[in-house]
Amino acid sequence: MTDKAGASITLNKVAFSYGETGVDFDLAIEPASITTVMGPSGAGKSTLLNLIAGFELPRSGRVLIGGTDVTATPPSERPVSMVFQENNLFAHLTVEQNVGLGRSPALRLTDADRAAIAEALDRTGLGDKPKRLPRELSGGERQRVALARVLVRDRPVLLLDEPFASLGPSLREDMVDLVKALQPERGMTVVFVTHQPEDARRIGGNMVFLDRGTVAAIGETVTFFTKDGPAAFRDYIGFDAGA
Ligand SMILES: Nc1ncnc2c1ncn2[C@@H]1O[C@H](COP(=O)(O)OP(=O)(O)OP(=O)(O)O)[C@@H](O)[C@H]1O
Repeated sequence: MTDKAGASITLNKVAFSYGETGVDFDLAIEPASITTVMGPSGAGKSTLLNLIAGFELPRSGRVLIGGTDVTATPPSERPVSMVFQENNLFAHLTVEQNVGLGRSPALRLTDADRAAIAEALDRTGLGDKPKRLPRELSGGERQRVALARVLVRDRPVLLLDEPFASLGPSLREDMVDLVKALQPERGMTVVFVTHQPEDARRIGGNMVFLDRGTVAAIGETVTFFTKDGPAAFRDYIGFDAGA
């Protein structure tokens, strides 16, 4: 079972660079919360998630999850799942097999695994499509399969890197609502990268605004969308306080 208390995420003076492009993150994310990450293209949003997941390693500084130093821990051993814009489903496997990979990479599934898979499919609205192949699904349904797969992994931290960017507005709203509902049920700590201000408003929680590889502003999302919100963020989204 997931620990409903959730896991905090701390980046303690983390420095990282791709050649000349550097990022510097000093950031604390509360356990069992939702944090949206926004910022201009190239600001370092994906890099931030990759540092938390362990796909990139800091040049200096420390990454802590749930108070444990994971700076040197390989990605597979971190208490983290990640969903990308490309959902990485296997074309030749059915919906339930793709979800089952979250439990067992060789698909050697116990009765408990099968029960968890069925529950995750129900919860994501795919309960009537377990035998479909990815090509027989809509884009929104494919992203639901990716979400169901992270649910059966039952990791305390869920990183979402623009997972709904290719969906139309109403499907995106449905998916944002689903993540918002799942977060308290599972007690997950969700970090959600998006370019869409409407997604951020809808999901609520906290906001981290990145600019040129550093945290330019942090706070409650609802405040960001008022006249008291950070000026850099308001400029970025073209917010008119008088409107
Ligand atoms: N593999 C890489 N090799 C070299 N530079 C990279 C690599 N990945 C990212 N960068 C650079 O690092 C910086 C941060 O990139 P990152 O992908 O984190 O930005 P982002 O905010 O997610 O952007 P976008 O909104 O366009 O996805 C950018 O300047 C980018 O060009």
